[in-house]
Amino acid sequence: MLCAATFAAAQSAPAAKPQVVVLATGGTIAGAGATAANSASYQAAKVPVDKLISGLPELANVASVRGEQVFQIASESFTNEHLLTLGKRVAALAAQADVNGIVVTHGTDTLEETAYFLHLTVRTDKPVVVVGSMRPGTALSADGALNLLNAVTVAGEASSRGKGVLVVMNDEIHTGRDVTKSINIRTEAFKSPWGPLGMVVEGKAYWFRAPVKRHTLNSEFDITKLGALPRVDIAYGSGNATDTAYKAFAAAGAKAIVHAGTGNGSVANAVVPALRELRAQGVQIVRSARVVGGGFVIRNAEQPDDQYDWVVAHDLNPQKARILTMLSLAQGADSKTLQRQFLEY
Ligand SMILES: NC(=O)CC[C@H](N)C(=O)O
Repeated sequence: MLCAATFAAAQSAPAAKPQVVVLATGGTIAGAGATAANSASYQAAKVPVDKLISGLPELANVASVRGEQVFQIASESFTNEHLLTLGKRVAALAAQADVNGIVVTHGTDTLEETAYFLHLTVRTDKPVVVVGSMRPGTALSADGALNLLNAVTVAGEASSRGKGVLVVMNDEIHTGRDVTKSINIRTEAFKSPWGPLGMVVEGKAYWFRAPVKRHTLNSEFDITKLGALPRVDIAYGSGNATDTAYKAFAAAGAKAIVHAGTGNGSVANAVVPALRELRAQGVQIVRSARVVGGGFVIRNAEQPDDQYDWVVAHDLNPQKARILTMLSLAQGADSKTLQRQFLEY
């Protein structure tokens, strides 16, 4: 039982703030435009992380924050090397006792790919939150400051642990597995086909669901000894389709081709023979869907995947399918293992 004096001391002792590291990679959240009217024309990746942090004094109310500039690029220029470098840095920080959570600031164009990559590869239950913005900090109604404050809040909350890599944008908390950029001109840009996990409101996270697929601590993917990722390309399906891109990617060294298929991953008659031929040569063929709002590709529906030894991406969009395929092939997976992983992760 606490005596009155101890109770009073416990009441007044300030709770230690969580320690959150902000890893900055560039994007619009570090962007700057010529005037406050420039919400779409500006330069991404201009403002250094220390300025982002010092420009937002409210951060100190929710966490003890320090920053590291990992890259300063627009995210459409992210390469596999950037992914590996970032993944290893996040893992190293997550292993430190003096780090409670990590925030990655990122351009929004490929944010969903990096978030999924980290979700699959960082072995930690500490919160890792990826965040960006749709308007540069110089614009009227810029969204980056609140997004960053919300991301640091979520990264510092114990309730965020064990949920895998999260994406915080526009007051919503998404899983890095599902989230995708769905429009390029609104602050409400990020959607998850199965809905967000929660909301951040006035500095507090409210959760409604948690991811059930394998991730982070429960993942079999390991990048600690990887120096490179195998080449995987995406070819887009459309009317009047030809097999030119598929053959060219394979000739350039692709170990797998993700077919961004029409509808439920359907493949045009003009393309099927080339994909069968490439599979016979050892290239993995992954059927995904280009459908906006969430594709859903089922094995042996549309195409005889068992007969052709093709793989389906299930509900993962083509760009996320590329990430999973690279990690899988880096560990020497065959088509059966790759298919299992598409259903488990
Ligand atoms: N809103 C953004 O962050 C887009 C800026 C840039 N194209 C990038 O992805 O980094």
